[in-house]
Amino acid sequence: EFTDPHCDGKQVIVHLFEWKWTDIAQECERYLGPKGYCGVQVSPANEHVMVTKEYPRPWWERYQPVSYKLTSRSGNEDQFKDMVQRCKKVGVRVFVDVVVNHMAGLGRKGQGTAGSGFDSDALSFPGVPFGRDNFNDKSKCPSGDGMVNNYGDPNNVRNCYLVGLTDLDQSQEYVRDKIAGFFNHMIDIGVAGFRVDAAKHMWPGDIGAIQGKLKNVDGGGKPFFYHEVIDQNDGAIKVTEYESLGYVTEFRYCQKIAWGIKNFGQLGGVVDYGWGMTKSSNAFVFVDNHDNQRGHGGGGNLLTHKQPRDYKMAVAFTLAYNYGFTRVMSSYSFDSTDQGPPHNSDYSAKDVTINQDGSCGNGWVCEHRWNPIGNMAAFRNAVTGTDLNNWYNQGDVVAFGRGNKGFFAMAKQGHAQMQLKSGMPAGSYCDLITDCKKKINVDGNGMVSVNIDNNDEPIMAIIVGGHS
Ligand SMILES: O=C(/C=C/c1ccc(O)c(O)c1)N[C@@H](Cc1ccc(O)cc1)C(=O)NCCCOc1c(-c2ccc(O)c(O)c2)oc2cc(O)cc(O)c2c1=O
Ligand SMILES: [Ca+2]
Repeated sequence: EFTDPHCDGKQVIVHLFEWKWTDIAQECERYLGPKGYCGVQVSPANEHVMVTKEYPRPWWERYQPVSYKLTSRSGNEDQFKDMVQRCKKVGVRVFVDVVVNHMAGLGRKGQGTAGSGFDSDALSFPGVPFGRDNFNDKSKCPSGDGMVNNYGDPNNVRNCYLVGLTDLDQSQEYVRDKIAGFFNHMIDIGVAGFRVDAAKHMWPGDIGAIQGKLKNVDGGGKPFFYHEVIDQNDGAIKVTEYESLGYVTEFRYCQKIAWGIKNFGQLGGVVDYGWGMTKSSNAFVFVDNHDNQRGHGGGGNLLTHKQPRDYKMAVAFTLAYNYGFTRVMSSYSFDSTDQGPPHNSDYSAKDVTINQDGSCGNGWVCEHRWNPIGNMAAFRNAVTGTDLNNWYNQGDVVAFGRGNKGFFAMAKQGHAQMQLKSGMPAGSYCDLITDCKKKINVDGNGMVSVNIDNNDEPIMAIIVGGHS
């Protein structure tokens, strides 16, 4: 259970990182619905601190809760409700990033984005309310200073303060009830599931106990869960500990796919997920995320929107391949890794503007709208449940089929004209990557006339039902 995203078999979630609710509602209606995206991951919707000390309103302020009131930098509860309903109406579900391992960091006090007072050093969060006895006290934390400082010790990782963030004690019924109440409030609004932030720092049993208190989502069934567990074979915490609780983030894939795109010849072996990654039915897969695209999480050698040509190949390949449940990142431009979203004078996020060519303005990158990414959601939907076949990987060309439903190819040197074996029925097919500007022929023997000639997007994808 907890692995059904409630989006009628669609296969791709997009993370509209730091977008405000009014913009997300519009994007559901004008792009995500029509393109066949399953859902949208939204930034934490609850009340959070407003950081000005170290940096003016950094993105990471949203990961320091003050209460579970639904007023944040992205908007208020009415705007949140409107977004959830409008997205659902066009078949796009909302998945909320929930920060329930901790509250705000030590040394902070004042008011949160909903106006609730708080004082972290006093462990006082009256907006929930949480008080001193709802947090892990030092007796439960094996480190001297109360902070997480040993990833080799599960007690240290779970019961101590992560980088000074006040660590909640989810073993208490009271704390579990408050967190479950927060989740049930959003389920009542129409939310379909949750991304559990910093799940690695919580005991799986506590998360499971909270899940046991949750309502079914409308339409029936348990909410969809995916847990953020950064496991790069570098500590005591393993993704497998969380597998009964839903999907788990597979961060090793980020490194593997980046390496594979750089070493095209080995791409097959690299993503052969026998290589120490978790099983496909449990893996939540992405090329980059909001944190590691900023160089955190131990991965310098990653691909992001800042390397557009390789990134398009990495994401298109990931959506075509048969591993995991996939998420696409959508970013804003940044120079400093602390920098928050493009903002107005009151630090509210700037409107997302859409240019004539479908790209975004105002500092929003909208890589989820790039054809090799946005048009591949339909590919992944069409080939669901099919096996990989006719694998071809020579001369910097990678190609493969998916059952008799789809065929994918990419050419690192920017062009390829060749006949390749596929499982597709004969016909003339739209190339999804060029928005059907190119037609691809398959003959009676299933031979595909591969034709790639766009150096910036050296990719080709066709699906049954995608006929010209
Ligand atoms: O860089 C950041 C924020 C990173 C971050 C935020 C949300 C995430 O979901 C995430 O994965 C990372 N934060 C900056 C600034 C900062 C913020 C708070 C603080 O008390 C100290 C500094 C930073 O430099 N953080 C230290 C390195 C990143 O250490 C953090 C991790 C983290 C990183 C790697 C791990 O293997 C791991 O187990 C945990 O998770 C967070 C989760 C949060 O909910 C809030 C956080 O502040 C953090 C967080 O600081
Ligand atoms: Ca904890």
